[in-house]
Amino acid sequence: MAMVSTTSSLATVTLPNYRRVNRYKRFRVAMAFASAGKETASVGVSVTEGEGKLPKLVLTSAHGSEAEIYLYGGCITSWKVAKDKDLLFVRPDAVFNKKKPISGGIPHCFPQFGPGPMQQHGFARNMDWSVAESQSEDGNPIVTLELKDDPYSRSMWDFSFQALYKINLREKSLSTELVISNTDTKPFSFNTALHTYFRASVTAASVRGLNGCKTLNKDPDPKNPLEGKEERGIVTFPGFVDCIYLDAPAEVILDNGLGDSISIQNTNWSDAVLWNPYLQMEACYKDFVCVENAKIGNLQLEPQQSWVAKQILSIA
Ligand SMILES: O=P(O)(O)OC[C@H]1O[C@@H](O)[C@H](O)[C@@H](O)[C@@H]1O
Repeated sequence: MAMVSTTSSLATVTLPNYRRVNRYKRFRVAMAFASAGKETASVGVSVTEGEGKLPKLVLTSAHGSEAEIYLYGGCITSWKVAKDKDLLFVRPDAVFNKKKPISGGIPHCFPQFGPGPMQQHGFARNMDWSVAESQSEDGNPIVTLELKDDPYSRSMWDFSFQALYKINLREKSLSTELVISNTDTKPFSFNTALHTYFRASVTAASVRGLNGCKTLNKDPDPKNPLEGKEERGIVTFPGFVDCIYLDAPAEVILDNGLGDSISIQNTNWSDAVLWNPYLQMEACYKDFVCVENAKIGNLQLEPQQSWVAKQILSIA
């Protein structure tokens, strides 16, 4: 991807010796950096230094696909099925200094999609996730990231929780499974989204599969969305778009206008959101569209309960 280009081989750590299935439970990046080696993995998961010297995981499959993930925000910033062709997009105004969430790729919105009482899109996208597990199956790397409450999250949302985010890179797909668990002694509620930025040509991009969905249009007032129904079989991005689709189907298809048809499948992400900022982001709006899997209504979890949702991005 364009924005994340610096990789220091000195700071590269290879998670050692992948066998068919290799597990490294509770692997911490701090430890990885402490024992930094010089080898770069050809297949698997390696820890490198990304933009702003932030720890970045590089996933490389035996089939030539690649993905990059920043532990800051648990943010997947790059997904390539062919060399030099990134299907995700990072905004040119993205910063990698932890002062702001990374604007692009697949940021988490948790525990609030927003707008709401908390900061926009919650706090999961500006906290450090850790590597809980890393493995490889048939040449396909799989990594699980973990996020837990800390004093920063507690200052906004006073609950004990665990988020596990399993990312699986295959030849033509990138799938994620998010598990949110209530580790507190009292119930909590949340809403959430994967705010995926796809590289696109906005004038040619379109989304299929949303016809008939109930919509909540956040344009013009995000705090008072207008109810409606999607009547179009093919939804385009002719101007500013910020629209929630309730009870969205298990699959929508994005034509990115650059020659790629991307299937966006989900389990349990009940809703979808389309967003393009148009002239609010004049420098880059033509180069991406956001197609987001979301859970817009509040979900309540009792102590010890978990919620699981999967997203599979794939290309023919
Ligand atoms: O700019 P951010 O915080 O990364 O979020 C991206 C956008 O996400 C959209 O969902 C919001 O409606 C926008 O207001 C926001 O700008």
